[in-house]
Amino acid sequence: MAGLDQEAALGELRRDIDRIDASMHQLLMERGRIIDRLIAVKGGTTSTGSAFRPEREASMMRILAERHGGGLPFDAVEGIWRIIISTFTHLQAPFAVHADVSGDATAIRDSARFHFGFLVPLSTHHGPDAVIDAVASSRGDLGLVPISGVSVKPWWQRLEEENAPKAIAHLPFVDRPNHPAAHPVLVIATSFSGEGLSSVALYSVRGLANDSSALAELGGTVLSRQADNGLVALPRDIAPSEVASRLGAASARIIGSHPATTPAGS
Ligand SMILES: C=C(O[C@@H]1C=C(C(=O)O)C=C[C@H]1O)C(=O)O
Repeated sequence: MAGLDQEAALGELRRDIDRIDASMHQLLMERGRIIDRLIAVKGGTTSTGSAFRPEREASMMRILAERHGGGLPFDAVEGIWRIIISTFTHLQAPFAVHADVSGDATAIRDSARFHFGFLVPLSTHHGPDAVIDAVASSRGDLGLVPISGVSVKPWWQRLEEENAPKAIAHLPFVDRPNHPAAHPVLVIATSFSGEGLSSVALYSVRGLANDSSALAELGGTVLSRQADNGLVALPRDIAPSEVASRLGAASARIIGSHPATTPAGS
């Protein structure tokens, strides 16, 4: 394209971009004006903890993934929405994120920043115990503990106690190959009010058999294991009182739950 024509075409495209940017900014500010009303409606629940609602967020991320098309990478779209949603959650009730960096520190930092952005303060800790302590002594903070297939310590047993923090979400919310923050992470929180058990129930199992056929029959998976102690995911509709006997295990206690991480329809 010749010089002047190119200048004109570029000018037009840039005006388009400026117009779109202005509307996106207006819409974000309009979204921001909803916060005060959200705080008023949630009332008591935000005063006891964070405004983070994993089921709602997981469903928003699924809808986003299903609606998405075209050449814009979904990784970028998801990242933008994670910042929007985390910012709104933080504006409703300030909270911090505590991450266990004793394993792959870079990966867990990437996960924390991808899912919660830079507005939410991030503290790093050495090991799951320190993260659980930080969450337990906070008001609505979230803990991030990476899930590794084999664990040196059965750290999840700390969550068995009635008043201990519980696992409430799994990151990434919607799994897919090559996710930019693919490191599997459990989100731990205290005083989580409200939505009941999410679709994947998490159990601390003691005396877990090596043979995994009983677990497979129930549609469960071992997220992490240390000797015969397991952190086990099972569908929510299995009666918790039956889990230990159906697995032939010594005990099975609920230590939280998380929304399904598969896209709808899959
Ligand atoms: C707005 C809410 O609070 C938080 C912020 C959300 C958002 O900004 O979209 C979504 C879920 C919550 O974690 C809500 O509960 O709907």
